[in-house]
Amino acid sequence: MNTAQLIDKLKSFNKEGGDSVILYRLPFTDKKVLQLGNAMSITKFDNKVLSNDGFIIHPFNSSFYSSIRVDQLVHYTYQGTLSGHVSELILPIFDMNLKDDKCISTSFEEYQQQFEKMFHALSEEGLNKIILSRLKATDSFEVNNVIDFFDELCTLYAHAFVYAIVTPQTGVWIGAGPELLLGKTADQLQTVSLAGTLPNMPESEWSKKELVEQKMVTDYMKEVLEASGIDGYKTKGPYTVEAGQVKHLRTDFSFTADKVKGEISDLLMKLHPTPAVCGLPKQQALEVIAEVESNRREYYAGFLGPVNNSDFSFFVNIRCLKLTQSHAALYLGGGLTRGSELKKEWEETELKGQTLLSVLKNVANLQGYE
Ligand SMILES: C=C(O[C@H]1C=CC=C(C(=O)O)[C@@H]1O)C(=O)O
Repeated sequence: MNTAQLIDKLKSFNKEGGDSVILYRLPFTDKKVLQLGNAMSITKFDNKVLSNDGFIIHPFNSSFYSSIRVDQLVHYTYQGTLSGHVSELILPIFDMNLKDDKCISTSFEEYQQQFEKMFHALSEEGLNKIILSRLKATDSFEVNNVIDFFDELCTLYAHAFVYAIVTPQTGVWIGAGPELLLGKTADQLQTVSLAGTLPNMPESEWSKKELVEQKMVTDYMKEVLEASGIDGYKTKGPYTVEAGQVKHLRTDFSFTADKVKGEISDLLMKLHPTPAVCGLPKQQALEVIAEVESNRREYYAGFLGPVNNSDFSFFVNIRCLKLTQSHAALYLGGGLTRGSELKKEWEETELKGQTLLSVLKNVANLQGYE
């Protein structure tokens, strides 16, 4: 499809009241995708969802928010940036669907109280790991900056799944996430365990704390794979991956689709939410998070990604922000274990925030974001 044909399609999409725009770029490629379609709530997340072309946006906790599928009326791949004319046709859809939620930053004192409650559950109630997240809200920025923001994230973070999306149900979300939840190419499936964070500097070296945290997540992934009948999966790692201003420990798992006993959608639902965003044991961590955190997470720590020709790439939605009429709200989380210290955890989330904040300041020229 050339630009003139795309513009014709966009005009009829707008005329017919099309409601959703998806921009994304998979890790380690310079191919970007613009997808337009209409968003619908998914009532049952089964294998059918994984066989129709579209884009999935799944919340952290589906008891509170719906899983959304955007169908694929327009699918355009490109490199570089979109033409001014194309941008003019898609930006009003972002504008129209900006939510007016008020987003309030989590203060250090609030974070401390939440940390202490979670720490109590770790030391007294048999929890082994839990993710505490907080909100950091800046002033909002002009929707006109969304495409520049997306392009800049693509340039800076080759390792990440970079996206900017809008649907009437979710509002506007932008992110650059380093964590693959589940990917399928032909008959090959891949997942990863990602855990342990340090500043991305040569002098910061992995200690026992991060190695134990990584092993906990890796053991959980193995349990889930084995419970789905998958044997003979290949593993690689743990190895270090850079993710902007931080680095993580990562282990890869790969296996063929025929090894999965039952539906692949069931495997996906068992993996989500991984201990990288929820905790261990999973159900207990989910309950403590719902009780302790003051933000509802929404689509943060959920997963999202494209489905094409029965292949898919779903990434955990971290290092992301929700853009509202009044704020850009960054969601910042970190894993707590019994060895965690309050100040270090807070600082870790500050560093994770730099992925988006540095771009926010450059592209949207935002100052003073406390
Ligand atoms: C939950 C987040 O990061 C997760 C992914 C990698 C390492 C993490 C950690 O070391 O705490 C987190 O589990 C986030 O960035 O909001």
